[in-house]
Amino acid sequence: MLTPPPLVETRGLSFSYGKRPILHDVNLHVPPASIYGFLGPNGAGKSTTLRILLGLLPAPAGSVQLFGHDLAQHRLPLLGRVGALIEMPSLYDHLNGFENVEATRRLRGLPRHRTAEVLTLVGLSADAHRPVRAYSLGMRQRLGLALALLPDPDLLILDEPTNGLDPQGITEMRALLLRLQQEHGKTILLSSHLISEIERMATHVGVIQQGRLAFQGTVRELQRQQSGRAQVVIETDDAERCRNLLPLEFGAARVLATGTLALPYQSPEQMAYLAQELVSAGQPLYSLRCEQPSLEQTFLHLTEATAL
Ligand SMILES: Nc1ncnc2c1ncn2[C@@H]1O[C@H](COP(=O)(O)OP(=O)(O)OP(=O)(O)O)[C@@H](O)[C@H]1O
Repeated sequence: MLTPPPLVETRGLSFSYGKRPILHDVNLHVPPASIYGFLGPNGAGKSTTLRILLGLLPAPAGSVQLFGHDLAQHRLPLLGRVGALIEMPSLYDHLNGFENVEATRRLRGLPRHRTAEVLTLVGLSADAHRPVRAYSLGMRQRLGLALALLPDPDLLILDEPTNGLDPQGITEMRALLLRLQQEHGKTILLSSHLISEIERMATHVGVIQQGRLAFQGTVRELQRQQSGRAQVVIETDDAERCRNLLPLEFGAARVLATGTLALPYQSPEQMAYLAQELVSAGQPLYSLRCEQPSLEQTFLHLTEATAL
């Protein structure tokens, strides 16, 4: 089966602010109809990359393609198919939600029916006639998204859309983005510095660290990448003592707490052997389990490893 061409593709993307290099040879591939989580710690270069994709920064080295066409050559028609939420949306606080959307709709010369449509899409119809100054941060973000959705874009580029939202706001935003992808066929590229905020909706992930892409692939591939880092966790009374009883070929065992010991997982036979050794040495064994690293740990490992 042919793989569909990426909706966003950068090749050898490098960028400097003045003399300070920020991005180094970034090759992004955002597949159509994906939710692509662009992850990285603060200062890694996420916003800079997203700004370049929106043509908001001076031309970088390398190429940027949107929808299979070069951004530098076809800027206006390509950006016409993109909706963006890059900073806090600029809203008129004294107007209500409907009036805010209506103002942008008129300015952009879009059909009248779009205003009600986008308000419904982001779940703000019932609050459309309340002044925006009374909106929660989550509602403001959704109103910002409504503005971005006005021209019915194929691609949404969102910089930290869940940043600062409370758990309810995050849940609502996540549900909305999933709906936009699954029911309306939008491709969504969104950045975050927390994998926990995007892991339940992203289909693909790019991890950037110090301006370099440290990983890119599906969420499953990210999970698989770290399966070699599983560890055996032993709950006992005296972890220090147990550590001294274990043969060294099992790798360096680490004392995590007075009664908790961890060492690299090797095989089921290793687990059986460990149990036997400790019990026959008279140590109580309250639990013995194999733990896969969480996505959070995987993400931290990736960003730490490339920071060296
Ligand atoms: N206008 C600018 N002039 C000079 N340096 C900048 C400018 N904007 C950002 N930088 C620097 O570029 C680097 C990357 O910043 P960027 O905002 O892209 O990171 P980020 O991953 O989005 O992080 P954050 O989540 O903190 O915004 C940082 O070191 C930042 O200080």
